[in-house]
Amino acid sequence: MDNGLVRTDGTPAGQDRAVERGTAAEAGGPVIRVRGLVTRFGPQTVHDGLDLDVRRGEVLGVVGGSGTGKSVLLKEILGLIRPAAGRIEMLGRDTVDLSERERVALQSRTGVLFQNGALFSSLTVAENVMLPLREHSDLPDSLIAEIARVKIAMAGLPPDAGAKHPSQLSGGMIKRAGLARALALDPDILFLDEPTAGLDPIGAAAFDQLIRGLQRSLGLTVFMVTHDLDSLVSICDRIAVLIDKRIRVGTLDQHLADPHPWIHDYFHGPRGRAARHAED
Ligand SMILES: Nc1ncnc2c1ncn2[C@@H]1O[C@H](COP(=O)(O)OP(=O)(O)OP(=O)(O)O)[C@@H](O)[C@H]1O
Repeated sequence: MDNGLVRTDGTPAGQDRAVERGTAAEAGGPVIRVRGLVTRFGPQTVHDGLDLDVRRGEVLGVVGGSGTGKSVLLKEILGLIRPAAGRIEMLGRDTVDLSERERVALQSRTGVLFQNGALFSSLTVAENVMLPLREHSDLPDSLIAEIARVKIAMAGLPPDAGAKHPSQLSGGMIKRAGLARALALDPDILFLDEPTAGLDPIGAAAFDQLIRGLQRSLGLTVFMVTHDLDSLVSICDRIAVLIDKRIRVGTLDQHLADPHPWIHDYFHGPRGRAARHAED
């Protein structure tokens, strides 16, 4: 991560990394840039001319009705699904037309927490966290094990969780183990798909604060698909609403003033009101 040092020419040392690893656009522009995205499955059009910029260092919440294409958008940005048309750039690279080698390189700069944690059930938590380090680095095993221990602690798990299998963990601990794995490679961008789904309200609030704390201390950009209004209100800098096959992005206040019927009902409905008042 950026060590915060300032070089003799006055530029922050972290800028070296951005220029080394990407283009000039990467240094200052959005970390994710989507333009004219069209997604089709057979006769169904899911996205139709969708544009989105994700800014460096923000927590962006992505919401929308069921089936509006939030998870598909996440997978398209990661290069796992190919759109019918449009451009997607992540960290200055076009993710639609990457070679396999480039895709693996870009993958190493992103961490993903899928809805169910997506851990390998036959491996321990520590082995799950070590997996991406083994795939993407040639560090010695002793160092990989040490890094895994640090990531497990960063995700708020006790040290003995590393030796456990996913089946021995609660739902909240599985999320944290998935988060530890997503952080394994010191990603620039963290993708979260419904991170608080299935957690009780106290567990969900604790997970939200963990994400916010990590995002601030590590300088992460967070792209979070969620249905959780509490998460939107408490940790998101901006909210992207998938509506009418496109995206409207803005702050909570901007969405509160949006007269679109779905957006109005979503943010002004009883759950939206309760989440806002809980934050006051
Ligand atoms: N591989 C696929 N093949 C065919 N249709 C798909 C595929 N993946 C997604 N879809 C369809 O695309 C639409 C968007 O799916 P997606 O999972 O992105 O929705 P979502 O907004 O994440 O919904 P939810 O909030 O219910 O999880 C849905 O109608 C879904 O059935």
